[in-house]
Amino acid sequence: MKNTKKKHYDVFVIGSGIAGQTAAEICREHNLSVAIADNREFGGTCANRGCDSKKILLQFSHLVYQSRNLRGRGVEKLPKLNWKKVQKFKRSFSDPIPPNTEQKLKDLGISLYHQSPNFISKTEVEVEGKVVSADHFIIATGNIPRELDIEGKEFLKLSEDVLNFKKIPKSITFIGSGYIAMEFACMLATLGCKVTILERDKTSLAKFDDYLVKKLITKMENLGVAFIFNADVTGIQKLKKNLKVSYSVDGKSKTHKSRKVINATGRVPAIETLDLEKAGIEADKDGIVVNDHLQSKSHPKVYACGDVSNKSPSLTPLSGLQGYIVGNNVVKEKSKTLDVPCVPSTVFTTPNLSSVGYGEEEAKARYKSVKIYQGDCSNWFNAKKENEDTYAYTILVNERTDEIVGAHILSSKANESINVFATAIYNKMTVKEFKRMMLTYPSYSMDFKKMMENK
Ligand SMILES: Cc1cc2nc3c(=O)[nH]c(=O)nc-3n(C[C@H](O)[C@H](O)[C@H](O)COP(=O)(O)OP(=O)(O)OC[C@H]3O[C@@H](n4cnc5c(N)ncnc54)[C@H](O)[C@@H]3O)c2cc1C
Ligand SMILES: NC(=O)c1ccc[n+]([C@@H]2O[C@H](COP(=O)([O-])OP(=O)(O)OC[C@H]3O[C@@H](n4cnc5c(N)ncnc54)[C@H](O)[C@@H]3O)[C@@H](O)[C@H]2O)c1
Repeated sequence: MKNTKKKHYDVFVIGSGIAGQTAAEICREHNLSVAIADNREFGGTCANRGCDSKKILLQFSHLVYQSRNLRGRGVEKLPKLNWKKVQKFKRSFSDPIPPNTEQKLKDLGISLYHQSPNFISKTEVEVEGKVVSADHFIIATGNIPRELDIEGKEFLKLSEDVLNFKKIPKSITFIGSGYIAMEFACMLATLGCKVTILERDKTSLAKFDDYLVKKLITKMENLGVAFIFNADVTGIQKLKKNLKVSYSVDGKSKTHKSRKVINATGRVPAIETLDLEKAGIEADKDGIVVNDHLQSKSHPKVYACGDVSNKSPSLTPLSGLQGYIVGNNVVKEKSKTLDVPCVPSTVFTTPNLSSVGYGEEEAKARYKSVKIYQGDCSNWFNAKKENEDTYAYTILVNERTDEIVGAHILSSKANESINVFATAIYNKMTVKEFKRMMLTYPSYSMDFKKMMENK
């Protein structure tokens, strides 16, 4: 490459998702000269090909699911989906994201690059045929799907492909059963697709509450999802109409046929093309190694935020917060520290599995005595009125102080109601204080008081 044109910025941001945009905007607000590069459409994963698009599609399968539950109880006909129109509706949200993001950044006076830069020294990258230097670099490149190194890997599709399906396939296999597989499995099974999940581990969603995950798996099996655990996937072969997945369980070789096979085995930091070693930026399997100021531990002029930093979990709200911290720390070094007491999270399955605070093992390791409120409430009013057969909870309390330290809910409204527990845990509320709060009736949040009753 001929390095004829040279450019210098105060700050060069790599990645235009929520983390990169947030950091770039803060730097620009403080009159720093800022450039941002992205090697794909501007706007990042969540808005273009993640959370938002997924949630739009899920509401349609949820509508079908709810109508089915209430069929014969007032619902006569099930809704008939026009998937082409559903996709068009989804695109009406996602299509404007890249141009609108670019326009917003340009209006702020931020320079845009449409390529992956690569470091050539501690202070320079090469991008679009130019050498660009900067006082600070912000790496905000997010995660990308983990590559599965198996025979026939070229036949694998990704979450992004599921979001863009032109029609619901007759059958599908997910390799992996984390967030992505479990959410899409519920959607597709509800819409008539035969879903099989091949999971390497002995269970799904390993980081979530075991009692609730078991109930969720049973529920999904009732929706028609087949789970195969301890599966070692070895290859994929293309047949006339189907794909044949080869795998083994306990040393026994097996095969399974379906129209599509999705690689949902996790996401890894998007750092491969950046040539980090040329700038002396240290990274591990979780991403760029940063301190609590989200500053690279090996290169203090480099910051990392969002999924690509090694501060998990990889979720949109945390990525936004990290972008905010990095933007402020570039403007004024060490002015902000990442201090996240609890990050709520929902797996948007049927029903939702939501979690905030400590899990049982973590709580037991941290506190001398942990009180566990756990139970099935599928016979309570909220579930019964929806003819929903799955509703359960695990709530963890530090027995010495009566403080709520973890809440895990499996219910159709858990994605919203978990925020009540997030507020309670953030504010270190005790069970007694929680019960003193007035909450709306009837509501899923109101049920939380009853869940924490001594039996
Ligand atoms: C299908 C799916 C569903 C999800 N659902 C949810 C959800 O419901 N709730 C939730 O909280 N989280 C969800 N997530 C996770 C969420 O999308 C991420 O945590 C969030 O987008 C991370 O933001 P970020 O800014 O760190 O990275 P990203 O949004 O991934 O942005 C990184 C940007 O960097 C660019 N980039 C990558 N490599 C390079 C390079 N070499 N050079 C230049 N640019 C580069 C990318 O193109 C991208 O635009 C979901 C993810 C997926 C895949
Ligand atoms: N609702 C949400 O907030 C949401 C939704 C989607 C994604 N996300 C984010 O994106 C990340 C990635 O999601 P994901 O579902 O791809 O990953 P994940 O890490 O949640 O799950 C991956 C699963 O694949 C399994 N696996 C790994 N290798 C395997 C193999 N070779 N064969 C079979 N199984 C294998 C793992 O044991 C695990 O169960 C999540 O961790 C989360 O941070 C969040």
